[in-house]
Amino acid sequence: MIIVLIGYMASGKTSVGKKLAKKLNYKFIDLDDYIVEKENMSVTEVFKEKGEIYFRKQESIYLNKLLKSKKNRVLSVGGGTPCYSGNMDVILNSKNVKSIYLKASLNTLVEKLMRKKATRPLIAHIETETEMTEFIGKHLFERVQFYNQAEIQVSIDNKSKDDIVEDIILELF
Ligand SMILES: Nc1ncnc2c1ncn2[C@@H]1O[C@H](COP(=O)(O)OP(=O)(O)O)[C@@H](O)[C@H]1O
Ligand SMILES: O=C(O)C1=C[C@@H](OP(=O)(O)O)[C@@H](O)[C@H](O)C1
Ligand SMILES: [Mg+2]
Repeated sequence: MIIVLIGYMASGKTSVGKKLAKKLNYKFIDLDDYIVEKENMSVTEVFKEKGEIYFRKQESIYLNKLLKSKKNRVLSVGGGTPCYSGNMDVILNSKNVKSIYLKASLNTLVEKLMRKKATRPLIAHIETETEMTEFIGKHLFERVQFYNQAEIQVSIDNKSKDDIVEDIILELF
């Protein structure tokens, strides 16, 4: 089975995904890390040197490749992955794939992303909390229609990574 974690930036897909994979003894793959390895440059450098459209094309190519695996895996995708190139339909229509939306409140995302924006080119330039709230509020409004298609939804607000892993396991099995 491939467990695909989706959700907005900083909702915990990468870090919770790692812990979930360890708990289940599944292989862990982070789509961003996979892209960095294949492109031999950071996400920020891909955006800067090749542009977001190139990033989205590669992101979709690599997602389709990784979803063909028959092995047990946890796959953490990027916050934008479900929102482009029909990727959410690919996730939902792939055999042996379970999609999980790590749902976070706007306040939780703003608080985390004000501290963790440097490696996220879409928001690295945002300076104030007010601007971050405005940006994420609008961005989330556009994207939630994709995230809500996930088969399973787990709230992450005020929970430790381990608590979220436990909640995911309760929903899965
Ligand atoms: N439940 C949590 N409690 C505390 N810190 C968290 C939690 N989930 C994620 N983090 C931290 O927040 C930051 C963003 O998490 P990350 O896994 O990179 O999110 P995503 O992959 O969804 O962008 C990381 O520094 C991570 O360690
Ligand atoms: O939301 C997005 O469009 C993005 C989210 C990032 O992944 P994380 O959600 O792991 O930060 C990364 O794919 C890129 O910066 C674009
Ligand atoms: Mg991530």
